Amino acid sequence: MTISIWRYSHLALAVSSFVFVFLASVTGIVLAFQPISEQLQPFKSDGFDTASLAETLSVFKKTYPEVTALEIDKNDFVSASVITEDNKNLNGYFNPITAEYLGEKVEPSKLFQFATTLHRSLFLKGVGRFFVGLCSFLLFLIAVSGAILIIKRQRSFKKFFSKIVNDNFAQYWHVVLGRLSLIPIIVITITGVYLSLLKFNLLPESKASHTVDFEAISETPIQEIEAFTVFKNIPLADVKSVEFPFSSDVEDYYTIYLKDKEIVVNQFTGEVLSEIKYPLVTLISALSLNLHTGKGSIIWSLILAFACLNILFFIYSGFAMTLKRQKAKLRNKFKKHKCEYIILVGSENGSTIPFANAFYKQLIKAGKKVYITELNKYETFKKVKHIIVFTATYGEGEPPTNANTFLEQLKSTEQLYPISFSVVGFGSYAYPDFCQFALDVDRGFKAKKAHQFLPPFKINDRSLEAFNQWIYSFNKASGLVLEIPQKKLVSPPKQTKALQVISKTDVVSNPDDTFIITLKPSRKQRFNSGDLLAVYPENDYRERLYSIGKVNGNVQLSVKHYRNGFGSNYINSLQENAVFKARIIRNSAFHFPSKTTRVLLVANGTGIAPFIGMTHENTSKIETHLYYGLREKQSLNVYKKDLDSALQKKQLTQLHLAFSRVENKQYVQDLLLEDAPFVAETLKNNGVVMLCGSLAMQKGVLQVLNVICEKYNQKPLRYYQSKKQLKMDCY
Ligand SMILES: Cc1cc2nc3c(=O)[nH]c(=O)nc-3n(C[C@H](O)[C@H](O)[C@H](O)COP(=O)(O)O)c2cc1C
Repeated sequence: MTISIWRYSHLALAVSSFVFVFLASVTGIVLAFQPISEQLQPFKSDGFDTASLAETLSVFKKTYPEVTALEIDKNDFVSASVITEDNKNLNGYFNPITAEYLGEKVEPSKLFQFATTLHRSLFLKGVGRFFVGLCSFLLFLIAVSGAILIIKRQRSFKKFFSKIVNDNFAQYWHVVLGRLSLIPIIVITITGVYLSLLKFNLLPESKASHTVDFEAISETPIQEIEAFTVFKNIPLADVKSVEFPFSSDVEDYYTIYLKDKEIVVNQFTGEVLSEIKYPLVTLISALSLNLHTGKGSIIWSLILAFACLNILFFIYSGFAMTLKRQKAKLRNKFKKHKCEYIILVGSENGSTIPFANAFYKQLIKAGKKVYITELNKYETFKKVKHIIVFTATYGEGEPPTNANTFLEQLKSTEQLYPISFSVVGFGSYAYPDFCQFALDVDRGFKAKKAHQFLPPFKINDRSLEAFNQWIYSFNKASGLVLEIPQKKLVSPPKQTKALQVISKTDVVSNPDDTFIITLKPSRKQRFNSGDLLAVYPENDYRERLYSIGKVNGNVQLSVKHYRNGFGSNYINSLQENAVFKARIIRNSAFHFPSKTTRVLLVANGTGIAPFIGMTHENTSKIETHLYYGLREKQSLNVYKKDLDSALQKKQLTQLHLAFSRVENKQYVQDLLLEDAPFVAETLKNNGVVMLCGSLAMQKGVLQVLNVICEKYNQKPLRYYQSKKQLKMDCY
């Protein structure tokens, strides 16, 4: 069954029960505090847990001439109805050890009474109860379909609780909180349904009725109540209530209601006259009530409140996700069989669609006839000559749902004219199979002998910069001049915070046109080396990202200055003490590992910035080797002080340098190849390799690492990548 069937079921159930679930959750939150407020009242007496029924009944009998009823509630409060020496009627809570009167019973507040009726029946009596029961069942189905969606998303039951990547607030927390509150929600819904069935008498119920042999009943041997063996053996905590004999006739007896049975006891001899064990249904009913209401347990009540609160969040986040998916619709101006250009989109959560739509609009503007549709809707398009694919990747390098049959369709579908194709992959470095499905699509077209117009292009985390690079290549190859209006693709700067320039090195004195800038966040902010700094040079939607190092609590960037560089020119123009606004983005997939056997840091150029910070953070002195590629010896000058200090403090074990603009030039991948057995051993022993720098360097290094892994460890690099031993942040 495909993920979409489960998703539609999940959504349909949520939509159909939304109002009831909302009301039940709001009132559920209020009601969860009822047991808590009760438990906080001072009516539980010391010694309750160790007292026996014999002790309590004996002290009551000695203290009061008459006791007519005794009850113990879920909070272990003992209430009774007694007549005192001076003939007064006393009703309320008592101390079970001393029989001292503690106070009147407290009625639930008006708020709790109101919430209870609304929760149980929506003030609609039987009809309301029916709907609440039904909605409880629907919520159960929502929870089950949600759990199935999580299993499908995680690709296996075993990975149910594995880490998930946070790339969308609503989606991330929907899954994280869904996993946390799954069990309480299942418990709430099953018990809710059970209690409803009970109310409608749909469960077998047996009323206990005692048969006492009155012929054989005897007043002797008479015993004091504290000597009744049966009462001595019953802990008070097991008792629900006691009915006292009406008179001193021997035919009148004690009836004791326990948690699992009822017994009838001779008031003179203490003999057990009858015993009825409760059937399973009665025990389950009592358990259901406790589990559903949280009565008697502050911790369980808090868990129930948390689950109800989460249900409200699921309503919000679920609808937010649906709205986002709905917004990302594909709309066409031309009929599909009239178009020369076909854009095919593969998307699960809709974020790829604005990119495809923007491209579609530009092609239309350029006077082309274009049709845009989902990958699964691939067919023989009568006029097509150019196919452009924009697709995300899911699971372990798999297609999104709306592209899951595409590769098969591609094999069996022929176009009428020779076609050219280009594939743009949207994915994330956080996953080992980066943009794998896009590569599969590219391979699929190649297998059909179609003309590859542009090589497959991979975009990390919806990077606008990368998308523009691809547009640039497309323009160059096609002769078109498409310009993507960026506003719609990137939201304007949010959550920016002020940073002050502490120091900046001089760009002129560096042969690589590189400078280091150190910034102090104006307010205390939690960040780590490897996080990203988003800079907004024109204070608009255009952002530039820089990998940061944390050095002495400050943000340190290494920036290469380009003459027309939008971001680098702006940063270079900032003078000492200048204050500007930027946003720190957490990038936990690229943090220095806190526990590992050895770390190999591989960088070129400005990619060293986060690594300098990481060597500062490596106070536990994890064995760390830095492989660093630069142009020439002088290029190192700006970093020398920091690196020497790290080496001296043993926070950096060894520095391996490769210079690319000298005689016998070398690249970092050459250094890695020289140290191949060492690199292989590092990965074999669960060490970590981190990469930061240019995409060209990344490509070269990945090739070399793969060769090393295959040769020395007989494993592909992806094996270590899936174990999160390879971390990358390249641009
Ligand atoms: C559960 C899940 C699995 C993913 N698996 C991969 C993957 O294997 N490779 C990859 O490059 N990206 C992966 N991604 C990232 C998405 O492809 C990326 O966020 C993409 O921009 C989403 O596009 P969409 O919103 O159009 O579906 C995954 C995302 C999620 C939520």
